[in-house]
Formats: sequence, C-alpha cells, structure tokens
Amino acid sequence: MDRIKIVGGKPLRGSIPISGAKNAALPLLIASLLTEDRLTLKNVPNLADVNLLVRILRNHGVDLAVDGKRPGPATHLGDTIHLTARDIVDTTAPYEMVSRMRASFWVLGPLVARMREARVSLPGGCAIGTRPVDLHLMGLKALGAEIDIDAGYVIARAPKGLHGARIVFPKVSVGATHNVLLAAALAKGETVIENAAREPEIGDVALCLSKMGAKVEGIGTSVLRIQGRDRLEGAVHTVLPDRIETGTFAMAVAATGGDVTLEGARLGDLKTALEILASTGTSIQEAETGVRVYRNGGGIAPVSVETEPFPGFPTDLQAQLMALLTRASGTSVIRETIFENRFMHVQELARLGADIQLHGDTATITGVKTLKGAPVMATDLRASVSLVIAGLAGEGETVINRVYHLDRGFEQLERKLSACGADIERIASG
Ligand SMILES: CC(=O)N[C@H]1[C@@H](OP(=O)(O)OP(=O)(O)OC[C@H]2O[C@@H](n3ccc(=O)[nH]c3=O)[C@H](O)[C@@H]2O)O[C@H](CO)[C@@H](O)[C@@H]1O
Ligand SMILES: C=C(OP(=O)(O)O)C(=O)O
Repeated sequence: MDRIKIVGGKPLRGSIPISGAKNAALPLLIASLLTEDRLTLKNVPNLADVNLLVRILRNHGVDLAVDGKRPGPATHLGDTIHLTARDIVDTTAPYEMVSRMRASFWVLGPLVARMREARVSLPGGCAIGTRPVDLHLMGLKALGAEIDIDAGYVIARAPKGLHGARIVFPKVSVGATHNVLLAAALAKGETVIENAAREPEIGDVALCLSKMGAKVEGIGTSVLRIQGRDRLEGAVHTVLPDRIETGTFAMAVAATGGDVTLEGARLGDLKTALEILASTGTSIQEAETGVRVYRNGGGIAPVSVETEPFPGFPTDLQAQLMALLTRASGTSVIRETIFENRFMHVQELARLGADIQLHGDTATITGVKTLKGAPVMATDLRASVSLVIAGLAGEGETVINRVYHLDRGFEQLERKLSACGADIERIASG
C-alpha cells in the first residue's frame, strides 16, 4: 500500500488549481442513467471514487468515452467524459461495488425511474457514522416506488412508473435529496422537495437536469420544485469547483503560513468556512482567478465551531480545521452535529502531539506550540487530509499509511502541494 511522506515546516507559496467537485461529479455521472442520449461532463476529477462509479455505470450498460490525459499534470482542468446509456442492461448495483462508496447508492432513484425496477446494495462510504438510508427510501416511496429489503439489497419497483409528489424531509440529507431529485426528473408531473439540502453540489445537479429538459425551480433554496419529463435529453455540463478541496488547501496555508491562490475556487460556495478561517487570523481575498489565502506571521487564534448543513460550516472540513487549531494560541471547541463518529483523526493527531479532549459530539482542542512528525494512519477521506495538514505544519517527518482514502477524493494532492514548496512525496508500495 502506498504511503505519503512529509517533512514539515515549509510555508506554502504559489498557486493550486482546484479540481472539479467529487461530490457533484458523482451524482452528475449518475444522471447519465436518465437519458438514452449523450451526457457530456467536463472538469471531472480523476479520483478513485469517480473511477469506481464509472465501473458501476458500465455494469448497468453505460457507454463511456474519456477525452484528455489521465493522469494529467497538476494544472490540467479535469477530464471530459461522454456517457451514453442507450440501453440499461442490468438494473442491479452489486454489493462488491456499492459497499465501497456512498454515492453509488444514488443510482437507485434514476434506475427505478427509467427501468421501473432496481436492485441496489445497501451502501458503504466513509466509516463516520451509521449512515442510514431511510430518507432516500421515504422519498422514493412517495414517488410511487414499492421498496423491499432482501439480503442486503434494496429492491425498488414501480410497474407503472414514478409520479410526482410532495416530500417533506424530516432532516436535511444531501444523498436523499440527490436520489429523489434525480428520480423526480423522470417522474410524471411535479415533485416538491421541502427541507431539501442546499449544498452547491445539489444546485449543480439541478442545473444539469434542467439542461436535460426537467424544469427545476428553487435551486439553492430548501424547496425544490421539479417538473418531471417522460424523456430527458443529452446535455453538456461542467462540474463546479470542489469547495471541500478549496477549504482544505486554505486550511493548509493557514496552518503552514504562506500565500497561495486557489485557482478557479468560488468564494461564495464556502463563505462560512472562510469566515471562520479569517477569524483564526488568516487573510482571504477574492482574486481575479480564484481565491487568495495568506498568513505571513502572526499566530493562529482559537475558534468555536459547529458543523451544519450548507450554508453552515461543512462537516467535510471539520477534521482539517481541527488540524489547524491544534497549534492555535488558546482553546478551541468543535461540535460535530452531522455524523456521530467523525473524530477518527483525533487519535492520529494526538500522535503528532496534539492536545484534544473528546466528550460525545464535542472536541476541545488546546493549542500546542509545535507538532512533531510521526507515523500515522489514514482512516477516512477527510481525516486523512487533516493528517497531511498537521504533517505540513509540524516539525520533522510524518509518514501517512493507507493513503487510498486520500485518493478517493483528492486529485494530485502531492503534486499540487509540492508545486507550492511542500516537502511531500508518495512512497509507492512494493
Ligand atoms: C458523496 C457525498 O456527497 N457525500 C457527502 C454527503 O453524504 P451523505 O449524503 O451520506 O450525507 P447526508 O446529508 O445524507 O447525511 C446527513 C445526516 O443525515 C443522516 N441520514 C441521511 C440519510 C438518511 O436516509 N437518513 C439519515 O438519517 C446521516 O446519518 C447524517 O447524520 O453529505 C455529507 C453531509 O454534508 C457529506 O459529509 C458527504 O461528503
Ligand atoms: C464523507 C465523504 O464521502 P462519502 O459520503 O462518499 O463517504 C466525503 O466526501 O467527505
């Protein structure tokens, strides 16, 4: 298994191109199941999760062509992928594939909408909590699907097709909103989703579905109104920039000091997180080509934060913020309200000398003067990158094991960081 070796203590300077968002690319790729025509997606990041989903879609019968180089240099802007699902040859999404990635479960809605039946394994994904799918099933049932669970598979049937409905989610769920939104685009009549997730990735999918012919109103709000169509058309769509990658590099610059422009980043998609980062003493400016982040001297001020659905502080940046706060001058508090078990990084950060106390959903972080490099283990995607940030800001050598977690969601991480002066390299296994 590959490892990543970091020698810390170097400020980051230069520019980093921000890739297309993993969490938008995945549902956009799935949207290809909704049409017999060609869906062209630009700026698709070259990530393990994307490649796994591509395998799942191929298994359903989606024909796929990729333009551009893979893997490209760190400056490339992502691949263009053409997907055509002329015939769906298999409506089963098998355990071996779906158990490895959360978003693969989102094929359920589109498959039952188009094929009137689907059999999809219960999902996996980062081990950050129990992660039930009751809201997905509630939404699809409201659209007319009959749902059974058998031998670890969800079996959805809608012999007469799906129909529009009013769905009021009792809790905000990104995945359930995606699943129902995708299905509603091929359902008969109007669907209204209330208490929908407002994440920019949902908006990106809604925009693409509008290009494909389904009218979606309320993009960016918690009420989505979708006029379904019997048939959707092909479209060309560019995946929006990854706000979590943006926030991650911003936290890395804050932790090491330096001055980096995050090329292509959109400030508006990350307002809360960047405001919190600014309150730690880091400067953030909208630049012509993206977002500039800099901290030249001065300490890191402590902060108190709760994770929340968008537009609140994202849970996907919680671990990275914690890595930064380990060196704050004072005590910070982070409350994780989205996932009940998203603190796997705490024990690994402690190996580097961090002082973090955990009580239920709350972490209290007392800043230390320095972190010292150590061998650590990546446990999930964002936890892993928090160890990269801590390693870059610490003294000496940090070696991160199990980096396949990082490859799920960060495109060319070492190349992007070393181009800004970081001492970071991948040690290939065997
Ligand atoms: C591929 C992708 O985009 N993953 C993101 C997505 O995950 P995911 O879509 O899994 O996250 P959700 O928004 O659905 O989960 C939010 C909360 O709702 C709960 N819940 C969810 C569904 C359900 O049917 N029942 C239920 O109780 C979950 O356990 C969790 O406590 O949104 C999360 C929250 O922003 C992010 O951390 C993940 O990076
Ligand atoms: C938790 C994440 O991914 P997944 O939902 O696929 O586990 C993530 O992207 O941070």
